[in-house]
Amino acid sequence: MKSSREVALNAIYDIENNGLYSNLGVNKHLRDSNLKDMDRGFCTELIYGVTENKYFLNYVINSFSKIKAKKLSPHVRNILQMGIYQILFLDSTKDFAAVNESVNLSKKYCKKASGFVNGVLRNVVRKQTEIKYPDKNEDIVKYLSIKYSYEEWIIKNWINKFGQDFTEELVEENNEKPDLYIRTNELKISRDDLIKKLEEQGVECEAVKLVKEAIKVKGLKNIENNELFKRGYYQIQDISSMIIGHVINPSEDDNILDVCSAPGGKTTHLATLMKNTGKVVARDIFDHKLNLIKENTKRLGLNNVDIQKFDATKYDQESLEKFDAVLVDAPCSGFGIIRRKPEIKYKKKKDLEGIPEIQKTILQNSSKYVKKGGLLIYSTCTIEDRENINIVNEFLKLNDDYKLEPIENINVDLENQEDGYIKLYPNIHGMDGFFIAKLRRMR
Ligand SMILES: C[S@@+](CC[C@H](N)C(=O)[O-])C[C@H]1O[C@@H](n2cnc3c(N)ncnc32)[C@H](O)[C@@H]1O
Repeated sequence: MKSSREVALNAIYDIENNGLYSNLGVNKHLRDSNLKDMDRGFCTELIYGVTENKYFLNYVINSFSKIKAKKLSPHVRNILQMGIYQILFLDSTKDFAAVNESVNLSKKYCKKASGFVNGVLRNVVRKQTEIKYPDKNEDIVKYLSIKYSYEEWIIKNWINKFGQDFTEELVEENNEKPDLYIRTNELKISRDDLIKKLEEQGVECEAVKLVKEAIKVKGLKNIENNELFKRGYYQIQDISSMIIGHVINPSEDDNILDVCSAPGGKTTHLATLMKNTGKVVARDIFDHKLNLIKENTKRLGLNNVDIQKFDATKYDQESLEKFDAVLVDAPCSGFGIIRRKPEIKYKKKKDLEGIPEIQKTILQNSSKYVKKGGLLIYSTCTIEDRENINIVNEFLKLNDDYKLEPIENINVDLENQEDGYIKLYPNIHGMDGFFIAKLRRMR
């Protein structure tokens, strides 16, 4: 059986070298392991901790090794990153255990380098108090990009847009562990009763004021095997995403289209708010993701969801003016959910350049499917204007039959919601960074 450190190493390797998202890496590698709850916790901490602090850990490797982190073979680099993370960040791990276990892993995965791993890590243990960040006053971009592990272009961009203080708060918050929220499935159980049942399992619960079905939970482990989850009493979802369901505020018997819907978080919320009446057509382009919508819908006991494979960048004549509301929860850069997917910090600028064009095309096509008088909602989990308000403003220039409508039934971004959109930031609102715009088709 693999140890928690070995499972973590395999996951980190997969995330770094095969482009797997960290949350999927954690799920996949934990599912295939036989680790106990406590070891699963340690393993998860290692995977997220190393992914979140990758550039800083490489900076430390570069300070102690003649061979730069970039030039090391992936296994050697990942074992060193894990070892350094334990030495510098984890009070619960003794330094000698971090070194010995790393050497043992290198004997299995990169035998020739085990002496090198031993040497570097012993040096880090001995000289850990001497490690210094780049000088903050001399180069703030470099300082923040090393301390919080970011591509420099992202920090530069945020300082330009938000200023230095806001950027520092944002990157600090993005390295925090996010709170976990669940959405009560009110078709099966009330929020109060669910809280009682979860508390009987030892889970700490807090009813969230802002969203009537939301519960903040602590100590909910191994969720997929939790009996209450399997019975469909709740869905994991951040508050920002739940807000979208309430911005749309659907009526029973509505006909709604969700053009980018997998894994079905917002689709299932809308279908629940409609009390299993009407219809939510849930589309996406990836088969494996469509299967997730199917699983969630079945578990939650919803029979008003119609799942369809369709590419939203293509125009669908059959959907013309057919829907009371259309949700475009567009693919985006994801800069609002760095706390959950820390690998987003390492995205290259050029890899994101084409995204606004796709968003524009999807929004333009989707606008044609809204009935006269109906709603078009545009949302992303990013904090970049070029993917958010700029897309909406350009859309409005081309489509004078639409206008932004004040968002009234939820109070979360008082600065903007009167004007028809909501901007959420982790460091201000304590939830995922999100953008939501509410557009009404006038004619
Ligand atoms: C932000 S996620 C959607 C999250 C989802 N609304 C939820 O609440 O669970 C964006 C989704 O868009 C899908 N997607 C990307 N390009 C697409 C396209 N051209 N057509 C349809 N879906 C697309 C992705 O597969 C992804 O599932």
